[in-house]
Order: sequence, then C-alpha cells, then structure tokens
Amino acid sequence: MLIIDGVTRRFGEKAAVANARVEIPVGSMVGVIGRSGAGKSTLLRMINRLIDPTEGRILFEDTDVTRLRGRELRNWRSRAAMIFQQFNLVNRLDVLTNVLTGRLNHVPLWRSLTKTYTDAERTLALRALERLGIAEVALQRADTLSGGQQQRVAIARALLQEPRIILADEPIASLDPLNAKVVMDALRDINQHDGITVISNLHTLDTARHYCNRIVGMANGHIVFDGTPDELDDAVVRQIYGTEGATLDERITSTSIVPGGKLATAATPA
Ligand SMILES: Nc1ncnc2c1ncn2[C@@H]1O[C@H](COP(=O)(O)OP(=O)(O)OP(=O)(O)O)[C@@H](O)[C@H]1O
Repeated sequence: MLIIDGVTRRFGEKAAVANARVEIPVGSMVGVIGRSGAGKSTLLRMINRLIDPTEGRILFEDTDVTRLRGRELRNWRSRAAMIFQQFNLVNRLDVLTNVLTGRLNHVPLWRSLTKTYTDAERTLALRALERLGIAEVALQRADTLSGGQQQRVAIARALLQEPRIILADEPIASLDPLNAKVVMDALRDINQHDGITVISNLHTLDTARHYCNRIVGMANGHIVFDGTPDELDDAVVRQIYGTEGATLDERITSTSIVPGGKLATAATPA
C-alpha cells in the first residue's frame, strides 16, 4: 500500500498540492487527471522525492518515504521508477546501454562509472526490449528512434530498476494516437502481469477511463475525486475541469461537453 497522508507542497505562497490524501493498494493502475497546473506532476514527483513535500507523509508499506536519506533514498527512487513525457534517454548512447542504466543503482560504483555490465544484465535488458517489441533497435543510437520507440526504451529502463511502482508523468503527451496506444498497452501489461502499481498523469479522460481501474482527479492542488471510472460522472468532470466546456484547457480537447449536458470523449489520446 502507498499512502499519501496529508501531503502539501508550497511554492512560495502557492500550494501546488494541498493536503492530499490517497491510499493506493499494490497492483493498482491509477490515472491522475486535472487541468494544467492542477498539481498532478508535483504529486507524482513527491512520491519519488524529486520534489519534497512541505507537510505530510508518504508511506510505502512500512517505510516513511519522506524521511529517507542517502542510500535508502536512492533505493526508493529506483523502486519508484519515473517515466517522463520527453523520455529522458541519453541520445548519444545506444538503446541497450540506455536500458542498462536502469541497473545503475544495483551495481558497484566502479561498474556504473565505467558502464561495465555483465552478460546476465545484458540479457535482462534485451528481454525487456523484446517484451516491448523493440529488440531489433537495441544497438541503434537512442536519438534515431521515433517518440513511441523512445518511450518504450524508457519503460524497459524502468523495468530494469525492478520497480514496485512506475510513476509516469504524462507518458503519452508527446505521442501520436497509435504510439500512445502502444505505450499505454505496455504499461497496462506490466501492471497486470507483473503486479507493479502504475500511477500515470494523463491529459485525456478517455485514456484514463480506458486503462485505469482508479482515477484521481485534481483541481487547484486539491484531490477532488478518487474513485473508479464508473463513478466519474459529468458533475465530477465539471468539478475537475471547470464548468465552462467551451473554455476547457486546450490540452484536454478530446473531451467536450455536448448539448444536453452529456460528456463526449473522442478516441484521440493526448
Ligand atoms: N518549481 C516550481 N516553482 C514554482 N511553482 C511551481 C513549481 N512547480 C510547479 N509549480 C506550480 O505549481 C502548480 C502545479 O504545477 P504542476 O506542474 O504540478 O501541475 P500539473 O497539473 O502537472 O500541470 P501540467 O499538466 O501543465 O503539467 C502550478 O501552478 C505550477 O506553476
């Protein structure tokens, strides 16, 4: 269980996240939705401690993640693997080496500095690439791949971290619909087959509804909804995104309120 226990993060006077409380059982597939600036990234990054909370605690099983320092913090960051919108690969390195960097926290310092990996580690990396359907690009430079392929490399790298949780910060926001589907399918497969909790910030409701068994809705730093896709009705959607359908954030344009008050969602992911 991951417990976000009254977590607040202020930037100056502004609370990017305000008194957030959520309990996420192991093996959940969670979509975090909300307008731009709602606090989604800040919430996700606090779980991995890329950003520290101003108040509150984050607990994973028996560990208070907010108190970790040094080696223990590095271990936690490895176990709570992040995936970013812009993939964050090392462009000049080949795909296999990028994936192997997921092992850095598991190997002695001299091996991480010299980027020396064992055959067993290389096999592990190749298997991860195979699983994601991109083993054939293993020796190509990362910057020669399409965005969808790069994001799959980032997921393979995350798998090599042997994570308990994957935190995906808008993983499909830079991808076309087809690649977005491939990446979301891969995250769902990992969630369902490996039992790894996946928490993903998503810009479109239809993607969150389709892939997630739990949705957390944020507005102005507050968690205003926490439930199943079925419970996410029109009134809740308006609370999350605001009432004026016509002025909704352009980044959720696949969501619109049609005459008669019904929510319409197009099939196009962000
Ligand atoms: N490092 C920072 N310094 C100052 N303000 C910040 C910082 N990071 C985030 N904020 C502010 O906190 C609020 C929440 O930002 P956050 O990035 O978490 O929102 P978001 O829902 O992820 O938005 P988006 O979908 O646009 O990424 C915003 O008002 C943002 O400007």
